[in-house]
Amino acid sequence: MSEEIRYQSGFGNEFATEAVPGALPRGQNAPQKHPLGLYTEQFSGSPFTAPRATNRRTWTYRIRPSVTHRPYEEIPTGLIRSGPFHETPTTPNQLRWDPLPLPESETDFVDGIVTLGGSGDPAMQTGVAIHLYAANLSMRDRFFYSADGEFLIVPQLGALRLHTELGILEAAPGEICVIPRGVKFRVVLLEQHARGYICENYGLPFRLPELGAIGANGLANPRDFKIPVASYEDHEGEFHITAKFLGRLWSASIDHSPLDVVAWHGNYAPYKYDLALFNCINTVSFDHPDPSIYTVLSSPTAVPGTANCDFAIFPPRWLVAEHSFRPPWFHRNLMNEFMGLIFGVYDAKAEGFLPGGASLHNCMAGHGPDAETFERATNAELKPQHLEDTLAFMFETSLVVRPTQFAMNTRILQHEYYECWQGLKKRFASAANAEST
Ligand SMILES: O=C(O)Cc1cc(O)ccc1O
Ligand SMILES: [Fe+2]
Repeated sequence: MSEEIRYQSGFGNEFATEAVPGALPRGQNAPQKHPLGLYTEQFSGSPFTAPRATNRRTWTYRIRPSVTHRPYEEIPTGLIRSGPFHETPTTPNQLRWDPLPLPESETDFVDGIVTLGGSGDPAMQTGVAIHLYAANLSMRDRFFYSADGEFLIVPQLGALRLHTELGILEAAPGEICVIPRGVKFRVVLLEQHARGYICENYGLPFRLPELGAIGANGLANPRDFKIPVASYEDHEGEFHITAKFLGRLWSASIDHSPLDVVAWHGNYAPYKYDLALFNCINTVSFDHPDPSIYTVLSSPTAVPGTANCDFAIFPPRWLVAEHSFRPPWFHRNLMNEFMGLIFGVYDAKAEGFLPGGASLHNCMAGHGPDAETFERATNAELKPQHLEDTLAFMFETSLVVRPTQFAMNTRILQHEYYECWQGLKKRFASAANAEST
């Protein structure tokens, strides 16, 4: 990690930043003539009329306006898929995948994206796509943006440096970053390989969850979110922008870097967050609370309490519950649960759920601890235990995640996943049975 990256702080704040003194107009957004010859462009991430609390827009002051590119032409999408997801019937079975193999040929972040599944439709601005990425090449002359959704990037292997229109951020495994819908960026690998997960959120932008009875503090605290400072590229040459729009990829040539924003102010900007700063709240008496207690970010729908997508994490923590079964309980859920593992071992699965791997338990699919975990946890001595070296996460969505053809046909699909529960034998001994035996 390089030392020189500077950040502003505070989730959803109104930021003001200039890479050159005097580039940010004072007292107004759009002066008749910019003193340094920059173009003024508003960048809206919400309707103009959205309520103040959810209104998102940023004023940019840039070398050229975004419209100065050649026309877009369609290019192949590779293994990227988007809603509506109708490639293959959606199974009610529990699914699990091994980690994505690292690429052998030159593959940048965009070419390295494969879609495991998703829901909804970007044209309806609802649902999500769940992608994996595996890359070994930095993007130099190529820029990317998605008009379909914001990108929540969860690195699992290899730190990334994201050069965006609004500045530079770095994200290593254990951190996340969010690139809002429409923000152009290129990804530089800080290590030889990079691998991770992406939740492309077609719905309302991620925000911090309500805290209810928890109070004013806790879970992910707003000041721990880091937002880049303005940083621009004044580069001319042959560049390409890849746009993701309604599930297709389009490429336009451009004779300059589109990362040419010299100053900006507003509240629509990329951010990063170190998951180690999550203030984990849990039981100090008994029983395993619902996993919503681990929510970092939430993309709501119009229905209260029903998320388009919640991003939850299962970090290192103390387990102290008394007279309780401590791992996640057996469960069937209206919501749909996609999980990934950043490092270590997840406390519901003794084996088979690997760092870089993934699982999907869709609407009403039974899931829970595997037989080995159940056996161990039922007989464990209930002294305080520190769960160490573990970081799993969940994208929990209200719409069924339909796997892609790739997800169902790939060699990394674990066809034997169901076996991990087959050792859960009958233990019931009724009074009558007990007497007759
Ligand atoms: O492991 C899972 O599938 C996710 C999960 C976590 C938890 O703490 C409780 C229930 C649950 O389904
Ligand atoms: Fe669950």
